[in-house]
Parts: sequence; structure tokens; C-alpha cells
Amino acid sequence: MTASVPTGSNPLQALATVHQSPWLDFIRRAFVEDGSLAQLVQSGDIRGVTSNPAIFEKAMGEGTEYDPQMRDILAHETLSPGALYERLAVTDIQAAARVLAPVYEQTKGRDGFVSLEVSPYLARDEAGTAHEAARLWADVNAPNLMIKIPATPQSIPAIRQTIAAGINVNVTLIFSLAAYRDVVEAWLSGLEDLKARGGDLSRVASVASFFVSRIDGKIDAAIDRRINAGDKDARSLRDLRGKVAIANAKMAYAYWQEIMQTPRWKALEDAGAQTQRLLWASTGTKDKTYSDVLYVDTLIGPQTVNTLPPATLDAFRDHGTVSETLTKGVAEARAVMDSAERLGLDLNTVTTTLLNDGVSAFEDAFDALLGSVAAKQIALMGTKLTTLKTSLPSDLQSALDAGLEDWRKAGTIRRLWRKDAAVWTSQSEADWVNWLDVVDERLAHVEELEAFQAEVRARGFQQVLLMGMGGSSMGPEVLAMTFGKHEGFGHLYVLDSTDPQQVAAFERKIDPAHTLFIVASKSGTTLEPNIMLAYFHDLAKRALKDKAGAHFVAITDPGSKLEALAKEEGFWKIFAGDPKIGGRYSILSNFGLVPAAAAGVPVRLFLEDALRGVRLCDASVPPALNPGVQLGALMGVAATQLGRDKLSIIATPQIADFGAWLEQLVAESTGKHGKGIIPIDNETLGGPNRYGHDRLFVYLRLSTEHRHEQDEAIATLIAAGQPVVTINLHSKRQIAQEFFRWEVATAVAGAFLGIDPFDQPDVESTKVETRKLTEAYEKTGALPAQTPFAEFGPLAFFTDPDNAAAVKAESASAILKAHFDRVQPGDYVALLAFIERNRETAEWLQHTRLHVRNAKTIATSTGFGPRFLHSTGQAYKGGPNTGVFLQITADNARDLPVPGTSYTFGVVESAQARGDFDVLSERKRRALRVHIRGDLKQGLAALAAALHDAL
Ligand SMILES: O=C(CO)[C@@H](O)[C@H](O)[C@H](O)[C@H](O)COP(=O)(O)O
Ligand SMILES: O=C[C@H](O)COP(=O)(O)O
Repeated sequence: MTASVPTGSNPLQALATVHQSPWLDFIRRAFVEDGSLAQLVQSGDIRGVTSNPAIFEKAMGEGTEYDPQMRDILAHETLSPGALYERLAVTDIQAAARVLAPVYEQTKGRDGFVSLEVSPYLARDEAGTAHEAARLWADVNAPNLMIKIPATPQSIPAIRQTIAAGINVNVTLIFSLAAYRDVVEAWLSGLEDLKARGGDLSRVASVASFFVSRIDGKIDAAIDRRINAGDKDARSLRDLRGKVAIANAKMAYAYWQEIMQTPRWKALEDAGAQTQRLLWASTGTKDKTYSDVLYVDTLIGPQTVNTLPPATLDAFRDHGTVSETLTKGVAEARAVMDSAERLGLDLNTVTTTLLNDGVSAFEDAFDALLGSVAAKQIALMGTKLTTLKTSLPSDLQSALDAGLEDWRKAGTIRRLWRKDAAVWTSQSEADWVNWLDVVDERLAHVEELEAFQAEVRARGFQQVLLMGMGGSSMGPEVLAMTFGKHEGFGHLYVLDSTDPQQVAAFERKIDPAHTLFIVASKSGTTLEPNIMLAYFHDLAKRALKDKAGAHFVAITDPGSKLEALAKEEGFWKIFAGDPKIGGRYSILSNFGLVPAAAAGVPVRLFLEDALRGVRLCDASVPPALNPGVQLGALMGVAATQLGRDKLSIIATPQIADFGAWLEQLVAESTGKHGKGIIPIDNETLGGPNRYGHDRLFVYLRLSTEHRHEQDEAIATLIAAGQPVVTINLHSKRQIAQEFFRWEVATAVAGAFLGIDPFDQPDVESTKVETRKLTEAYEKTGALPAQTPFAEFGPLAFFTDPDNAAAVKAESASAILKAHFDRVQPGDYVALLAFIERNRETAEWLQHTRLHVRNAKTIATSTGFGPRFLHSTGQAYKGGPNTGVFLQITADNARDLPVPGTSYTFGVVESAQARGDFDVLSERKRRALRVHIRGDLKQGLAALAAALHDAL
């Protein structure tokens, strides 16, 4: 039947006479807003709209038409780019649904639909697809919405479930007759399920989107290849060009006709069900030698839809032919299919490939779409976000690009957010990643923290003394150093040492009667916080008698020994840690927030800032734009592929303490099983000649306080070809975002290294050795004796026999020279001092490390014990064997007893130093211990002089 086009109507409108609905395969904001869509609908040119990720990518990826809504949303909410995209898309879909509503009404719910596709990332996820379909259906909340679900084998059950839930479904990406049969089965079963539940079948519309032109694209290319290769069947093959896709579609229609005759369908129809229409998709002509309306003219038949891209729509309106072609030439179509099979044009493989390619193409489009939304969001948020800029040599840039692309293709960031341990080593990683959610979780309970803060303020504490180690102390210390003292709150002091001089120095800083004591220990069994607590609790009891408990707060995991003790001693408060967050990832949990609240940091604002970082590192942000993945991938490829495993941290002085936290995070997370990234914190910048080829520089730049000379020095390094990452913070509070970025980055770097970034196997070894020594002390009243292999004035040298053989010499400087002469390019030197940490000793260490760095052109690191044992110590022992260590110990001018034990702080400190040294020796590290006898200051001066001569 050729329909005569009624006067005044065009071929598109005339399709109604053959009961085919033309839909538009296109949507974008301006097109809806300027009335163009309404015009097409009102004229009768189209009766529905389809969208897909590629269409939205084009719409949102270009121009500025979505900016006003984005700006408006971002002014009030902190959303991920994925959530932001969805808001924009839902707005478009709702607007289109309103425009199409009259068609829907007039046709009593048979036409006038707009389609929105579930995330292509869920294409192989049955439960995820069903859940997302229901969510989008509820979000858009329009009866003429169709949810698009791809016809992958995994989604077929989700299609049934969604239909059964009474949701309109457009099944997309159907290429083969076999897949279409599965779709029809899912549709019928879904309706039967709904019927069994007494649902209203009449409102459930569905289309099955059968893709057309892509089949010819593949088959024609195969034909051309064979013809060009001189195939004997060239002539027959040529005859099939441009025919297989249409024949395949006709077979699908014939199958639909059969289904319509079945009693199974009739029963549903009698119960009021609508038929599922075949929708021809991918109907734009790709081969320009064919008619531009080929896939429209040839596929016209009753109860079908053709969704047309704008150019095809215009072409058909202009010169389309309205004739019921679909039911004609069916025998010829079957013959085409038979010939194709006979000639070895493997349609099964082609359609399987097309499905896989179709899913990947929509994933790629969605990645690009989310990438452009993220880029827009970053631009619109401006200085509300910290920014990252890289200046990399070309080899590193290419390795990074490849690494990011691998992550994108494999969707690894989404797996990371799904807490899939296989991102790392498939061990216990999934049990340690609740830090991903902690900012949302803490924000939901921020009132508790604010109430605590108000009470602390009301009680008028003049000092806050936090006792903890590693993850429980480094974060709070950054907050104390960065934010300083807040009006109305006490000064926050962080004690993480067993050095008796240091404990005494902190004792002098506080007045127990006006101090809030916070003891932070996740496990509740860590030696240092326990003995610090014993000491200060004893002190407080003496000053405050039975009111002492009211000055103490514990932060610990539920059920720990510390929790029990805190209850027993009547502590003021006990805050719980999350057992699924490891210490070094705990800063944005109570371990950071409780001290922050006690010190007067505005916790809500701090968390809100962190949330911006969380949202931008979200699973929806593709690797190349994801602030955490970008950095983590860079750290990972730099270390594993280019030997740039020394992460050198430079910072504007006002935020420089961040480096100490970072050092712990990176070293303890990555340094194990002979692999790792060695953080080099606080090493004063030198000229390019001071550095080898093993560095990756990170410049944390507080833009409001930046130092010109640092900027200059960094520029010089970049000019010399050193890789530099510059992270700009626009306010101090934005370290909250950086905490999160670096947590993600470290986890990502861990994946590149192929290790578990959440364990710390070698920290435990030192603890074991230390325990042996303190137990020996408790039994005998002394630590096991040790004999120096050499002694010169105040300096006594100790090491294991192998190291002693390598460095034995006739003077202190000769020993040091022999020791440091073992340094090779790519190594690092670490100075590890078990002495009081104060300005003088820190300056001494800094001066000495720079001397070593300059003399040897080597990366240098420093650490005070036992603090570094909970931080870089993991990498020193478990990481690559590239460290050359000088441990410095000293006599204690005075010692302090540990209440309730037979030992002293000095004994513990010595046991820790010796325990750690024993593990370094056992791991065959190049390690030397120098013990300073007598006065520390004089001893350090003697050591500095010996080092000067040695280097
Ligand atoms: O909604 C649908 C199908 O239901 C359409 O948007 C469908 O995705 C498109 O027609 C195709 O993706 C377009 O394919 P192609 O022209 O790029 O081959
Ligand atoms: O990084 C963590 C430290 O080793 C301290 O552990 P903790 O919080 O269980 O006392």
C-alpha cells in the first residue's frame, strides 16, 4: 500500500496512515527551550523522542546552554558530576515529556514517549539496571517516559522485572533475532508477572529498539574486504551490499507478527496489555552512496516506530516515500539472509560484536559526557576547589596518559568506589575502604560534633592535649599547625613520642586543671598512647582527684580495651572510630574531627569543604579529570615505569605540616613487599643540579600566601625537565579536600603498584621486637647489653656484623664516609632520630639532611622516633631496599617513670630504637646507629662535624 500523502501534510505526517510513528532521535536544552521540539510535535512530524548517552554527550559537551542550571544547582548543592548530569538530563527529559504529553493523551498512552537510558556502566549488571530503572522512573515522574535498557544477556532479567513493576521500557541495542526473541520473552513474562499481581497492563508501553544501519556498516565492510581480496564470490557478495540490515529487520518484524498470533499474547491483550512495538534505531544512513532515507523508506509497517536523527528526519520529510514496505519482499529478505549465511558472512559474530561495541561506545560516550560535565563543574566552582596542574616530561606524560586510559577503559574508578578488592590484590581491601563514605556519614551526624564543640567551649579548657600515634596523631597535628588557636578554645597540642624530655616538655605546656586530654587509639592497644595516657591520667588524678575522668576523652574503635578503660575511669566522652577505616585514612572520621572540634575548627565548614573533594573524586568522574585518580595514576606510573619513586613534597609554609600526614599516608600505604613510593617531606628546595632522575615533585601551594621564591624555584625545576605537580589551595580550609584527594590518590597508586594499600605488615615487626625488649627489661631490670663496634668521644657506633664489616674505620668521619659511600643513584638517605623533637633538633636534622642531599645528590628524609615508626618506618623496612639509614639515639638527661609499670619512657624509647634497628638489619638494609653519650647538644655538634668531614 502506498499512502497518498494527504494534502497539506508531509511524508513524516503521512506515516500515520501506515500506523508507523516517527520519533526524533535527538534532544538538547536549547532545542526544547526555543520551541523547536514543540513545533515538530504540534505539526505531527514526530510522535516521540529518544535520547542516549551519545546524544547527551553532544548536547552537554558543547556550548553554554546548560551553564545557568549548573550554576544554579552548584550554588546550593555539592553534587558529583554524575549526579549533576542526571539533574540536567532529567530536566530535559521532563521538558520533552511535557511537550509530548498531548500526544500521549490523545493516543490514550500508546504514543508520545520520551526515552531516557540507564547508565551504560550498568549494562552487565542485572540488579543495578533494575534499580536504576526504578530510580529514574521515579525521578522523572512522567507517565510518558520510557526507560531504556540495553539488551545484554545480563539485562534481560532486569527488563522483565522493570516491565513487571509497571514501568515503560525501551529495550535498546538489539541487533540479532535471537536477542530480540529474548527481549520479547522478557516483555511477555514481565506483563504476566504484573498481571498475576493484579497490575494495570494497559499503562505499560514498550518498544524493542532494533538497530539497523550498524549491521550494514559491519557486513558491507566485510564484503568490501573480501571483494578487494579477490574473493571468488565477489559478484554475489556485491549483491548483498546494503541489504542485510533491512532483511534482518524484516525477519524481526515477521517474528513479531507471529507472536501477535499466539494465545499467550492474546491472553495479555485481552487483559488490556499494549503491544510492544518494534522501533527501528540507527536509521541514519552512514554509507553516502546509499539513499539518505534508505532505512526509513524500507522499514515502514504497522505498529512500528522509526527514531530518526535530525538529518534523516529532514530528508524523509523532504523526499521520503510512504509505503508499507516492511511486509513486502519478505521472501527476498529471507533469501538475503540465506545467501549471507551461505557466503560465510557470519551474522552471529557480527551482531555479538555490535552489541559489545554498542555497549562500549555508549560507555565511551558517557565517559566523555561526564568528563565534560566535570570540566564544566570544575570551571564553574572556580576557587571553591583546589586545582591540580602537571608539568611533566614527555615520557612520564605518555605513561600517565596510557595509565589513565587503562583505568577509564576498565572502569576501575567505579570498581574502587564499589569497594572491589580486586582493584588491588583481592585480599582484605574491601574491609578498609569506609573512608570513601565517611565525609557524608560524618556530615549527617555533624550536630553531635558541634554539640561537643559547644560543651568544650563552655567548659573553658585552656589546652587540649592529644595523645596518639600515626594515623591518630598526624591528622590532628596538621589541623593544629595549619589552623592555629581559635578564640574561645584551648591550644591543641599533639604528643606522639616516648622521649622523656619531650613528654616532660609537654607536661610543662599544660595545666591539668584546665586541660582537655584526648587519647586517640583505634586499636586501643598501641604502646605509646597507652603509656602517655597512664602518665597524664596519673598527673590529672593528682591535680583533679576524682574529677580527672571528666577531663578525658577517648577516640577508639568500638569494643577496644581503651573503650573499656575509658568507661571504667569515667571519661567525659568516648567517640567511636569506624573499624573499616585504617588509621592513616582516618583524618575525616572522628580521629580528626573530634580534636578539630575540641580546638574550635568549624567542623561543618571543614566537612563541607571535604565533600567538594569527595564529589569530584567520585566514581562518575573519568580518570583524566578525577583529581584523586589523576594524581594516584601519576604517582603509580612514575614509580613503577620511570623509577621516579621519591615523592618530594614542597609546600607553602602555612600548610607545610600537611606533608607529615602525607608522608605517613603514602609511605605506610605503598611501601611494602619491596615496592613503594618514598615520600620526601620538607626537604628545602635546591637548584636542579641537586636532584637525580628519581623524583616526582608535588608543590602544595596556598595561593593566598604563596612564596615568590618557591614559585621561582619550582619554575626552574620544571624548566630543567623535572616532573612537578602543582596543587593550588585557595584557602587553608581546603586542606580538607586535599586530605580526601590524597587518600584516593594513594589507594590508586597502590593499585598501580599491585599492593594492598591498607595494611602495614612491617610496622608490626618493630612492635614485636620492641615488645621482646621491654619484656626482657621487665624480667631483668635492664635492656640486653649491646657493644658498640667503635667509639669516638661522645659518639658510639652500633650495627649488625654485615654492616659493621662494610663501614668499620678508624674515625667517626671515616665510618660515616664509608656508610654514605654506599649510596647509589636512586637511593635515599634517612636520618632517624630517637631524641626530643623541638625546634633545635629539627633544625639540626634539616641542616644535616641538606648537607647529605647536596653532597650526594640524593633524596633525603628525616624522622623522629618513635613517631616515624607509625609512618615512613613501614616503607623503610618493607619498601624497596634503596634506603641508607643513620639512626641517632642519645642518653636521656632525665627519665620519667611509666605509672603502673616497672619501666620508664626512656626504656621504651631505647627498646623502640633497638627493635626497629633489628628489623632493618634483618631486612639487610644499610643501617648504622650512632649513640650520643652525655650532653645531646654537644653530641649533635660532634656528629655534625664528623659528617661534614665525611661528606
Ligand atoms: O533510543 C534509541 C533506540 O531506542 C536511539 O537513540 C539509538 O540509541 C540510536 O538510534 C542509535 O544509537 C544511533 O545509532 P547510530 O546511528 O549511531 O548507528
Ligand atoms: O597509624 C596508626 C598508629 O599505628 C596507631 O594505631 P592506633 O590508632 O591503633 O593506636
